[in-house]
Amino acid sequence: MIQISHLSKKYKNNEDYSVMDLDLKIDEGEIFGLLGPNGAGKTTLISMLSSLIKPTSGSFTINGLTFQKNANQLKQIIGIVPQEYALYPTLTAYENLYYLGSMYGLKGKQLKEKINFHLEVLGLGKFSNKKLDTFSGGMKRRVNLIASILHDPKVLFLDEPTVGVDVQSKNVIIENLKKLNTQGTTIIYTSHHLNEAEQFCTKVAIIDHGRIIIEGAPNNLISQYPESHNLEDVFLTLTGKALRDHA
Ligand SMILES: Nc1ncnc2c1ncn2[C@@H]1O[C@H](COP(=O)(O)OP(=O)(O)OP(=O)(O)O)[C@@H](O)[C@H]1O
Repeated sequence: MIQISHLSKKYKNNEDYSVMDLDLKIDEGEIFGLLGPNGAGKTTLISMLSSLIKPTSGSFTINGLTFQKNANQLKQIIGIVPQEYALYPTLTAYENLYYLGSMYGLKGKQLKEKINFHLEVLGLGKFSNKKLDTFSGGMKRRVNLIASILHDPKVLFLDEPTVGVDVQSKNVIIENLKKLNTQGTTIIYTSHHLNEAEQFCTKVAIIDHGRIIIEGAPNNLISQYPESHNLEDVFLTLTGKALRDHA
């Protein structure tokens, strides 16, 4: 489904490559986790795949399509949940979703029903007519998620969808992503929650310094390192315990 070949990104104001000559294949139906320390290149990679930024070199296809040749087709089959909220604080949840859904050509009764369905499923039904600036972080994350799935994408890219939310919101988000996956959506997400990734992902790739250092099913990775009991142990073994602070 996704085939990445020699993909690199170097930002103009940065001396180093943020993603470096990266090759990766993600099959249809996977829940694929991109994991790595701060600054590893996860957001840069997922931002290139969802066409928010342009690669410096290399290429990738999604369902055999490229953004250079098939941008409109690709936009219809992918959904993007960025780290930042793409929502209007002074509009209600419903108004936000109606506006964002209409950008995908959805309208009328079909759009209204989809919005109400997803708001209900994600526990926001009774807040439909409340303005976004009254919402908690967890509620905004759920609206952000709905905005990205109204057009039933085949592939969903999520950049840290559960960061900064309480356990209840996290649980609702993960359960809904699992449901979308069983209905046929391939999911690619970045996370720092290794426990969550171990439970949730069918495959993960651990990235550091812009390169993939290991990939595979969480249980396979854990069994490759006899001293590791979980994905966090594998992660620390491979990426080390040094802090990754930059100023
Ligand atoms: N717009 C930018 N301009 C210059 N350098 C950038 C830019 N965005 C990211 N970088 C650099 O690219 C590298 C990778 O950053 P990226 O945000 O992709 O990492 P990440 O793995 O998502 O980190 P985090 O877990 O902290 O979100 C870092 O060194 C970062 O400083």
